[in-house]
Amino acid sequence: MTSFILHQLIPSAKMSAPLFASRCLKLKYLSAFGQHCPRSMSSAVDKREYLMVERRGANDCVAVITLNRPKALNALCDPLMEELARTLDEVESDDKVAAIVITGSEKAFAAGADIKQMQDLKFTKCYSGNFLSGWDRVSRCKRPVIAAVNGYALGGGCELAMMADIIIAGENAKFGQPEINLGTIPGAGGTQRLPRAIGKSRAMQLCLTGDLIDAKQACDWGLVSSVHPPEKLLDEAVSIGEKIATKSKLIVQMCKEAINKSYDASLTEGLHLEKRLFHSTFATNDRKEGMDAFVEKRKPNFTDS
Ligand SMILES: CCCCCCC/C=C/C(=O)SCCNC(=O)CCNC(=O)[C@H](O)C(C)(C)COP(=O)(O)OP(=O)(O)OC[C@H]1O[C@@H](n2cnc3c(N)ncnc32)[C@H](O)[C@@H]1OP(=O)(O)O
Repeated sequence: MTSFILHQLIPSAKMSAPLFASRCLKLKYLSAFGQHCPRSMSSAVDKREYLMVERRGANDCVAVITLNRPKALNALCDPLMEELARTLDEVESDDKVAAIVITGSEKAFAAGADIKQMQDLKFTKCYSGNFLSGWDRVSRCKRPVIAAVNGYALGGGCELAMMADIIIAGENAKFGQPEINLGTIPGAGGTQRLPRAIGKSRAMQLCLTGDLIDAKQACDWGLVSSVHPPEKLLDEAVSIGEKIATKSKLIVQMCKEAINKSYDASLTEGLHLEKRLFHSTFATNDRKEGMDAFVEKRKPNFTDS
């Protein structure tokens, strides 16, 4: 770590003054936010009202969005979710971005929807105002989304993580749908995505008792794909994103679409879509390049076309 910091701070003969200044700024942000220093250097952190955005990984191919409402343990409120949706629009339109990581703090990924915002909400306003519409933006991302969960992922926080394509967890993570304790039920996928992820009996148990499970249990039950020391979690998420970035964006998008279809289609419909998308890969340059590269014993050079 010390040598990393020295290497970043000692200006080499070739380093320009602006580059030296930007490295100092990056290190200031990294230490201010207590982030683990990445293997590959991140771009400057763009601090917004409720979240921070930075580019990480080789060629800035991974956009990292960090929920940043520490006083409320990242409780999800309308302005935070609107900011998240706008940020996703922005990073998705950047061709350099191959994967998106959503994370929170070491204490909380997100402790649920903002209870204080909901406290006095009445049915009429909830129903006629279509409360929560648009909060599902993460599930509509065309790029793969990795949720890197440290700490609490409760209620809407757990649902937000489940909207991602891959969930990885820190050893300190806690998942649950405790809405039942508040006299309500999950409202953004908890009763639908959770049983698909861990099975009906376990989902019923979590939603009906409000009990929390730890990272190991979540991994054993298939809710998360792997568990890591909390301080290494973000690096791990970025490295998954970097690996995805070596593939064709076009084919990754097709693969993601096919897997997501398995959530809401019959087996027959899903298999049909898979076959059609598989056929479609043969209309792309990247399918030809991938197979040519294998036969010629070289790495493929995908052009996302
Ligand atoms: C992506 C789509 C989402 C759609 C959502 C759909 C519907 C979802 C509904 C819900 O999510 S309901 C909420 C479910 N979550 C909970 O019930 C958890 C509530 N929080 C807690 O139980 C505890 O805070 C904790 C997570 C166990 C941590 O306890 P700890 O003692 O360590 O901290 P606290 O002092 O309780 O909290 C610190 C601070 O944060 C505020 N806060 C925590 N959670 C929320 C929340 N969900 N909403 C609003 N505010 C929250 C808490 O009030 C404290 O602030 P102050 O009161 O001290 O100002």
